[in-house]
Amino acid sequence: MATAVPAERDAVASGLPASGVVDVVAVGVGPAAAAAGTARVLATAAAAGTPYELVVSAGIGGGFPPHAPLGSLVVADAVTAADLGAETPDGFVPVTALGFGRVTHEPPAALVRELAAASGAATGTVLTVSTVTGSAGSAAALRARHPRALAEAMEGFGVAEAAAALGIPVAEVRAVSNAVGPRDRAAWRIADALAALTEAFGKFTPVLESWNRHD
Ligand SMILES: O=C(O)c1cccc(C(=O)CC[C@H]2O[C@@H](n3cnc4c(=O)[nH]cnc43)[C@H](O)[C@@H]2O)c1
Repeated sequence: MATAVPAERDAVASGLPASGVVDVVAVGVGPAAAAAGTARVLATAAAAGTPYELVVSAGIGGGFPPHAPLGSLVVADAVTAADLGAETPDGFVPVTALGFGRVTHEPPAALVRELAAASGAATGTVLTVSTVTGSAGSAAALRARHPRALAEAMEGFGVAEAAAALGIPVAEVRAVSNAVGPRDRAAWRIADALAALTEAFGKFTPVLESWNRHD
């Protein structure tokens, strides 16, 4: 499990069995820190001859109203970088349209189904941004470009890029702490979202422990 901050790490770990096979690491806030931190952990394990079979980017996130209400859970069936590209007179263009790299990673479909079935989570696109959306106009523009987007956060695509570099599948799980849109920190429900993460990972345990990438 890769979270951004220790509070998310502790919330996820609280839902998992103490003597389990799942490691939880806080890798940092934002796509670059998340990619670097995840790559360090994965490469160290691989060099030691104990490679990871799966990486899950987990934490709180913003939900797109009304699709992902506060306290709800989202499991990504697509992990998409939303602001990796160029601003043009015709609007935003992703790097893929410029002939570079990738902007989406797809978690294993069977794993997404099992995680959602175990927790009642909604499934859809989770966007990764470097700048937290702060207006209704920006939120609407994101949804127009990504109509299946249910949530946004800041680490998933970075974690996914690190996992892909090591040939390891990735998943992303977000508990909704706030609505994507105008900045309103008084409306945040971080404690509720952290509690939802703990509850979710208690339900995920049998799925994570039994999931075999070759299924
Ligand atoms: O200061 C603000 O208005 C503000 C608004 C939303 C998020 C932040 C953060 O600093 C969050 C960073 C942290 O939490 C995740 N997160 C939670 N909600 C969102 C969101 O709406 N958009 C993007 N990221 C979000 C994120 O993954 C980071 O780890 C500040």
